Amino acid sequence: MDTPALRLDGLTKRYGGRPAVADLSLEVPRGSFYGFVGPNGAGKTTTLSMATGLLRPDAGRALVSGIDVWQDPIAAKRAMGVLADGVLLFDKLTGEQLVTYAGLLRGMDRGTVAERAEDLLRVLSLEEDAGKPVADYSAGMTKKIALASAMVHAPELLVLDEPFEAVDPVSARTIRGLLDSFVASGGTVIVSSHVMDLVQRMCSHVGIIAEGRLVAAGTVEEVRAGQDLESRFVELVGLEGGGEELTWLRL
Ligand SMILES: Nc1ncnc2c1ncn2[C@@H]1O[C@H](COP(=O)(O)OP(=O)(O)OP(=O)(O)O)[C@@H](O)[C@H]1O
Repeated sequence: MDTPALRLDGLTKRYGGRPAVADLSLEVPRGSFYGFVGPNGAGKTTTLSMATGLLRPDAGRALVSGIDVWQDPIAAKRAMGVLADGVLLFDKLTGEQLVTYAGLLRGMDRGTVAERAEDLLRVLSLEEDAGKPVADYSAGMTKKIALASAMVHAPELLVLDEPFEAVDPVSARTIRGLLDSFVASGGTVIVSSHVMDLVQRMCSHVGIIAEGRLVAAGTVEEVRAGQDLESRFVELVGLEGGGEELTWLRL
């Protein structure tokens, strides 16, 4: 029971000699709702891609429930559902076909997949668009159908890169409700986000990354240390360029 849902050990990735992620180690406790935050270009997507078997690290390991993602990818991927950032979907499929495909790919039987696809499309308010090609979906609808595809096999760990981006407030609330009850039932969720207020309200734990390195991690209470999370974030990552004014933009 003490095995973390996700453990990252010295993960490193360089692009053209420049480290995007440098020797990053992190533990995500089982049953936590973990926020992964950092400024633009800090290395969040690179880290989550390495953690979920989408991008091979130059060094380090990622373990999902103790299973090495790069040594035993099939077992590790069985245990997780992933909403990746910027990964192309098979968008000639309809929404319903895409979720069905994701379930069948996970080895689920057709009957169960059909029931769950119907439930997910209904809960995420995509029922009316279930028969439309995903290529014709809006950005928020695309995000929701990708989320449905990540959840259909009921994994023990959900890794969601920016799940609320482009999603309307009603759908965002629905998604939060789904994730809250998933965590309450023993599941683990990792979300990357730029919205500190949301992370503070929604997450039990938070990790802050800046320039490819982890600068703080722990429970939200520990990390924010009596301040609000946004102020603490700015304090930890700095406010480069934050105060500068563009005089030519004045009217
Ligand atoms: N395929 C790539 N080739 C070269 N450099 C890359 C590549 N992918 C990412 N990088 C670089 O790695 C660094 C980390 O990028 P990453 O996308 O992981 O950041 P992020 O924290 O997810 O940013 P954002 O909040 O803007 O989504 C950036 O400097 C980026 O330019």
